[in-house]
Amino acid sequence: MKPAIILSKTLPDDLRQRLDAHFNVTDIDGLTPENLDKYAHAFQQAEGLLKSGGQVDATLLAAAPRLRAVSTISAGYDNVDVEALTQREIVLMHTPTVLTETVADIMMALVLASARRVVELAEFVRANGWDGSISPELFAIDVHHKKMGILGMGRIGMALAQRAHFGFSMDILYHARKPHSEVDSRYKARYTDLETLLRESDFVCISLPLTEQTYHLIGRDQLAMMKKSAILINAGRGPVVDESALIEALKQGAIYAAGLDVFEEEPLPMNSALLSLPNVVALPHVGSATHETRYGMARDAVDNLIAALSGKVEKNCVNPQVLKS
Ligand SMILES: NC(=O)c1ccc[n+]([C@@H]2O[C@H](COP(=O)([O-])OP(=O)(O)OC[C@H]3O[C@@H](n4cnc5c(N)ncnc54)[C@H](O)[C@@H]3O)[C@@H](O)[C@H]2O)c1
Ligand SMILES: O=C(O)[C@H](O)CO
Repeated sequence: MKPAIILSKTLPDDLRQRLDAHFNVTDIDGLTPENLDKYAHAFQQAEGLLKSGGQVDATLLAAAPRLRAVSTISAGYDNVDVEALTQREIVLMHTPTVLTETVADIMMALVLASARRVVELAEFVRANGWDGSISPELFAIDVHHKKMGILGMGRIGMALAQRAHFGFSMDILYHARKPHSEVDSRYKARYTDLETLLRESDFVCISLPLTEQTYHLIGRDQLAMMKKSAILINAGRGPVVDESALIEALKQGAIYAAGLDVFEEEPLPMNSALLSLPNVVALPHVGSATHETRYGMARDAVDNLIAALSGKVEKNCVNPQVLKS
């Protein structure tokens, strides 16, 4: 008999067929408390879960006593209780590599859009403001040959360094848990402590995961260390930055601008002060949202679940210690 799984995401037809060939699939429209009740029998039976958003926590795990693998269509897994999964010897799979270049592209887009005021100036043209030569109040700041500080020198951080160093002749500083000698030599990058990175960088770019250690890593004190002309870019996770402190810093001109793909609350509430600040470029968490990459993520997540439930995991596993035990 095919193993039972829960699917909480609509997949492209060919991937759905691949999943059906391996599993008995129950579709649900999200990991909500209501669906835990409504599909209680399916959760009781499920050996696998394929999901994108939604929490995988103690409540869900209690409802799914036969669960052996969770496959998330994402690189980040801050909404999954990894420790609880590991204790239950449930494998957690994710989709990091396929999206790396695409997320680095959106970070570079945010760097350019916020420094060159792309959104603000496009709105100015649309509003019929362009009636002569552009005055200096509308001038922007350069990106090329500036200093980029990257927080979190992992897959995405490195792909961003590649773009910034080779494409824009930027100096690269980075802060991570440890120096990476290959990064230092390839991008002529310099490993620094957090404070040095904040004080020296023209662009502070966050590609960190959300963990207990990174929660509000950038708050009022850290924003105060940044140059007045500096720009903050965040495509890691919203809560890495204390959003109220960021709003204050932007309002007071303590930093020049921010380019954000992620927020403390998503979707970003329409009454957020961020939306009334001209020096903010806000995107709806679209770092990986291209047709090619979203397809690749779904494909990898399907393959990851098949591998995990057949005991053939070779990559993309968050808690490989479960495989060894
Ligand atoms: N905006 C988006 O759409 C989008 C898409 C994909 C990933 N992400 C986010 O980007 C994150 C990074 O993805 P990745 O593939 O580069 O992951 P990664 O694991 O390759 O890199 C993360 C880096 O952060 C460093 N790090 C972790 N904790 C740290 C700390 N306390 N201090 C300093 N450095 C620390 C790690 O050492 C690692 O080098 C994901 O976890 C996810 O939250 C966002
Ligand atoms: O982590 C990721 O892959 C993106 O942020 C989507 O959740």
